[in-house]
Amino acid sequence: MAQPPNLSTHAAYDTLPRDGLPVAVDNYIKKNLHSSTYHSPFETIREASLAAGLPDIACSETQAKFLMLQARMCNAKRILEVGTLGGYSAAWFATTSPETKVTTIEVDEDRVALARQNLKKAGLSQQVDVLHGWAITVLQDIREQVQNHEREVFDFAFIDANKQDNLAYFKLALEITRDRAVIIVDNVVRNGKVASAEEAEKDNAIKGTRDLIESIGRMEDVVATAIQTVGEKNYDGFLIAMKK
Ligand SMILES: C[S@@+](CC[C@H](N)C(=O)[O-])C[C@H]1O[C@@H](n2cnc3c(N)ncnc32)[C@H](O)[C@@H]1O
Repeated sequence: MAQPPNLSTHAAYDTLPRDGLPVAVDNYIKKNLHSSTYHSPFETIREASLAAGLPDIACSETQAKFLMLQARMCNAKRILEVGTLGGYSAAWFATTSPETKVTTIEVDEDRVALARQNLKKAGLSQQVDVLHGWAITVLQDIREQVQNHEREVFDFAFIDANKQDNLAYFKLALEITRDRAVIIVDNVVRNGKVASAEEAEKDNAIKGTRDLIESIGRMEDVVATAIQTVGEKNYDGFLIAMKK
């Protein structure tokens, strides 16, 4: 039987430098594949968010564009995001198509106000609805609206908030998305710590992520995998799931 990983032998992942080779590759990719968007409204949103004192925890540019491309591949017209911050990834999702509507949920009132302001300045407020509240409560309200036919189901969901509630968010997302919808969850690798039950005992975010992965593995109506990433945002990864 496979032995559990000894993370002390992988300590380098904890200190992967922000200016190392993966960052150089991200810069190369951005320079060549993102050139038209390099000084873009997205970067203005990132800069405004950092200037307002928000933590540097938005997706990287390559990750956000990758997520937008996933949404575009699904022809997503209605996108749900849990965890807005300053509206950076929401702005990218809005560029999935001109008809795409994004609903994004944020618990922090100041962040909601800043995200709305950022999205307005970027000319995207018609496409992005920033909802304020605890994501579980807001998602339950949305579920009621869907059940009462007051709101259409989503085609695509991106979960990127507090990791302890990942499983609750995922289950609610399943209830308010269409068949064959795609649900992506961010930060499921966390410097490799996700592979360690010991780390989960010390850190609720790891525990929440492991609960999510192990529960999805038992869900018969969902097909999923997770992919590890490196780059500006260090060593982490996305879970990608599809309703069968
Ligand atoms: C990683 S940031 C989101 C980054 C954003 N998706 C991006 O890439 O631009 C996570 C956000 O989730 C919010 N959040 C945390 N717990 C929450 C909760 N229970 N309900 C709603 N939002 C929450 C935090 O305030 C934070 O702004």
